[in-house]
Formats: sequence, C-alpha cells, structure tokens
Amino acid sequence: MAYAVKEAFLTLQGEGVQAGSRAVFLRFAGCNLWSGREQDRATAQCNFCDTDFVGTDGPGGGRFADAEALAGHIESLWGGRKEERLVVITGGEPMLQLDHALIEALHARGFRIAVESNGTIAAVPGIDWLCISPKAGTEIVQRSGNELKLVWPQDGIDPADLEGWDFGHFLVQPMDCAETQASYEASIALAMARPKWRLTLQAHKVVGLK
Ligand SMILES: C[S@@+](CC[C@H](N)C(=O)[O-])C[C@H]1O[C@@H](n2cnc3c(N)ncnc32)[C@H](O)[C@@H]1O
Ligand SMILES: Nc1nc2[nH]cc(C(=O)O)c2c(=O)[nH]1
Ligand code: SF4
Ligand SMILES: [Mg+2]
Repeated sequence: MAYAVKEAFLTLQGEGVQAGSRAVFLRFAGCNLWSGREQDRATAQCNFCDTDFVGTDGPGGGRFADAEALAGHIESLWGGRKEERLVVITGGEPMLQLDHALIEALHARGFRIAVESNGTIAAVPGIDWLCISPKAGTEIVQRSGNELKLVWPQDGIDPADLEGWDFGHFLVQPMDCAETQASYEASIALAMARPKWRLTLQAHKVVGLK
C-alpha cells in the first residue's frame, strides 16, 4: 500500500520512558480524532493537539509507493550505523496507515519500532514499544502496551479507571496549552496522589529539538 507521510526526521525521543534515545520520527499524515484544521479544533474529539499532521509537505515527508520505499527512506535518515536503530512512528494517528508490510520492512533493516497511538484503533502485531495516549470521550480499544501516557488535565477521564489496564508504565504528561503552568501543577498533584503514575515531560520542547 502507499503511505502519506507528513514529515520524517532524526531527533531524540522527547517523551515517555525512552526519552533521550536517538530515533528517526516517522509522522504519518491524518488523524481520526481531528481534521487538523484550526477551524475544526473546538468541535474535534481531540482538541489539544500540539502537532501539524496535515499533508505531506514537511521535511522528509511525501508519498511513498510501498513499504520498501518508506523503510529505505527511514534507514537513510538514521545513517549508516547499524546498532540501536529506533524508529518512532507517530502522526496524526499512525494506526490508520501502519501495516504488516512496513513492520516487516523496518525490522528487516534492524529497526526497533516504537509507536505513539491514541488507542482508538487496535495495534497491528509486531510493534516493539507501544505507547497509548487516551483522549477523553473516545472508545479505547487498545488497552495493553508498554506505556500509557495520559496528557493531563483532561475533563472526562478518571485516572483510577485506567489503572487496571495492561501497561508496563503509567505516565502523566502535562498538557501544553495556554495554561501550561496549571498543567504542571495538576500533573504533579496526580503523581503525588497516585504513585502508580510517573511524571514525564516533553523534553524536546525544553531543549529546542523537533
Ligand atoms: C501528536 S500525538 C500523535 C500520536 C497519536 N495520535 C496520539 O495522540 O497518541 C503524539 C503525542 O503527543 C501528545 N500530545 C498531543 N498534544 C499534546 C499537548 N498539547 N500537550 C502534551 N502532549 C500532547 C499525544 O497525547 C501523544 O501522546
Ligand atoms: N522529539 C520528539 N519526541 C516526541 N515524542 C513523541 C512525539 C510525537 O509527536 O509523537 C515527539 C516529537 O514530536 N518530538
Ligand atoms: S489523537 Fe493525536 S494526532 Fe490526533 S489530534 Fe489528538 S493528539 Fe493530535
Ligand atoms: Mg510531538
């Protein structure tokens, strides 16, 4: 199948348990919870998104005819070194496009595959590190994975309801918004009140990485 990629770039993973790791980011175009247009934000199912995922015009973006072509592009962004290859597949919502063929092609090139998903679409098998970030008011079908990353605060989610889900790590990430200081305070309060949850910060924004 063909893939629509907003952008692809080499950086450090900024979020979650693997923060600090060198990684190629593959950002697919499109999301099932928001059109990506500002005029639709207020009525979208997810209305706090910090990302432009519309179109294929970003750095390293484009349309790729098949899995081999896209995996080759990701490999070229990583560079020649063979060890510790890591690709973080995000979006937009990556589960709209990620398929078995791309998983195979990336594994064949020695990549560990991490995915950032909103959990409304079941994950394809073969992912090495799955991060699910639930959005209030949506039906989360993917309730297992490596890390659950709750952007906070969100009206309509009770963290206690998520604690029985099958994840290795439960992370709270302050919502980047007009009142980020209040998000920090709410996130600290959650981690202090419920020790199952650990604070994670968007480190790339602090240090000026993409
Ligand atoms: C842009 S999303 C793409 C992947 C997928 N659609 C999802 O929502 O998980 C990547 C990560 O950024 C988080 N995120 C989006 N907007 C944010 C914001 N304003 N503040 C903090 N985290 C945010 C998401 O919850 C998700 O964990
Ligand atoms: N450096 C960096 N780390 C990230 N971790 C998750 C991101 C995302 O947008 O999915 C992201 C991102 O956009 N940049
Ligand atoms: S689900 Fe993810 S990509 Fe889609 S609008 Fe929300 S944060 Fe952005
Ligand atoms: Mg991001």
